Amino acid sequence: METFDYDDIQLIPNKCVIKSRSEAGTTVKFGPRTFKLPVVPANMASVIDETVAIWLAENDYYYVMHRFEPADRLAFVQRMHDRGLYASISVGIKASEYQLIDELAAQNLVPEYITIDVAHGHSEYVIQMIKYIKESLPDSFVTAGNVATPEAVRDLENAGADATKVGVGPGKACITKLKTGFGTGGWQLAALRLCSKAARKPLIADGGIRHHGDIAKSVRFGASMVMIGSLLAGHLESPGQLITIDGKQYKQYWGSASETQKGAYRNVEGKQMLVPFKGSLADTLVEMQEDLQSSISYAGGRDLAAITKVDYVVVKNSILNGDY
Ligand SMILES: NC(=O)C1=CN([C@@H]2O[C@H](COP(=O)(O)OP(=O)(O)OC[C@H]3O[C@@H](n4cnc5c(N)ncnc54)[C@H](OP(=O)(O)O)[C@@H]3O)[C@@H](O)[C@H]2O)C=CC1
Ligand SMILES: Nc1nc2c(ncn2[C@@H]2O[C@H](COP(=O)(O)O)[C@@H](O)[C@H]2O)c(=O)[nH]1
Repeated sequence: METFDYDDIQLIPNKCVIKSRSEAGTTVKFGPRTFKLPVVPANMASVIDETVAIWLAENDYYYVMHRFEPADRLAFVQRMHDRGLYASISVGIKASEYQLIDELAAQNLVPEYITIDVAHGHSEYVIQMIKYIKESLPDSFVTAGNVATPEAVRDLENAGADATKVGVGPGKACITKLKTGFGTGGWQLAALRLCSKAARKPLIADGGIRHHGDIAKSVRFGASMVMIGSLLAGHLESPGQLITIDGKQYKQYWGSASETQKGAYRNVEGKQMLVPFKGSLADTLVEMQEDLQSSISYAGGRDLAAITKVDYVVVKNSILNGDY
């Protein structure tokens, strides 16, 4: 099996057909809606809160609210709908989560998007949850994850998932590889490529994005959407605390399976860290869009589809791998 990660790949340019990068279209249809960018902030409590979710929904970006204020999710859906915005929530697979699905269905509160968010998504219990949601809330678009293999993608799609999220352990705050020996850390892009061979429905590439160019690389290797945590956690609007050390500003970023999030040291597979402070989220998303427009122009096209066709080379160690 050929393994590589984001830093090992360079996409090969084609003849440019547009006069200006501003002509390149970065929109993507994902489920029932079309979004400005194939980028979604991670559904982590250190990346998104309700204020960020509202701003993203109002500005035609995809968002997925985290599941770590479980009792508030039904009211969250209601508040988003009252504002005329789409609702996109996360669920787990424990018994209480079935109760939430029942309550949403009973009140005819149908979130446009539901993401089943479990570390090891290739699981009979995730399959049961997919089936339950599709029966109870058939109009919700269901993403299931996280997975690492084509078999998992097939199983979750066959159970009824509308999209699958790929990435076990490549995240910046992740210690799954160190704690368990498993995952796609260090070969996330190759894992995405393998999964895309099996997928018949959209894939979300989740974790390991360190540069804006990694978004284009994800699209090249089969992602319809790219989930980003650490790179989007350092903003003014990000929930983490702002911290100044030696005159430099940082924001706190913590994993969803960290002791910080869990409030206990049990099944910990994540850590807390600092990420550089970056100013406003809106500015970063505009820069991501401009960079992606440039990627489309290098691909020789006018929209994201052009990127999916480009040739590439594997250049190991072209820049330093890992966290730097
Ligand atoms: N993308 C990634 O690589 C990873 C992401 N995370 C994130 O951390 C958060 C917490 O994740 P998670 O621990 O799944 O959440 P939960 O604590 O909600 O666990 C999900 C359920 O699956 C059971 N389970 C059985 N085996 C596993 C396994 N190997 N890994 C996880 N659960 C298992 C758990 O039981 P029990 O707890 O009794 O085992 C629990 O009932 C999520 O938001 C997840 O996305 C965490 C690790 C990796
Ligand atoms: N192994 C763990 N993975 C985690 C944890 N919390 C979140 N995540 C995953 O990371 C990505 C974000 O990755 P990044 O490289 O962009 O920072 C996120 O979407 C989850 O899938 C965790 O505690 N442990």
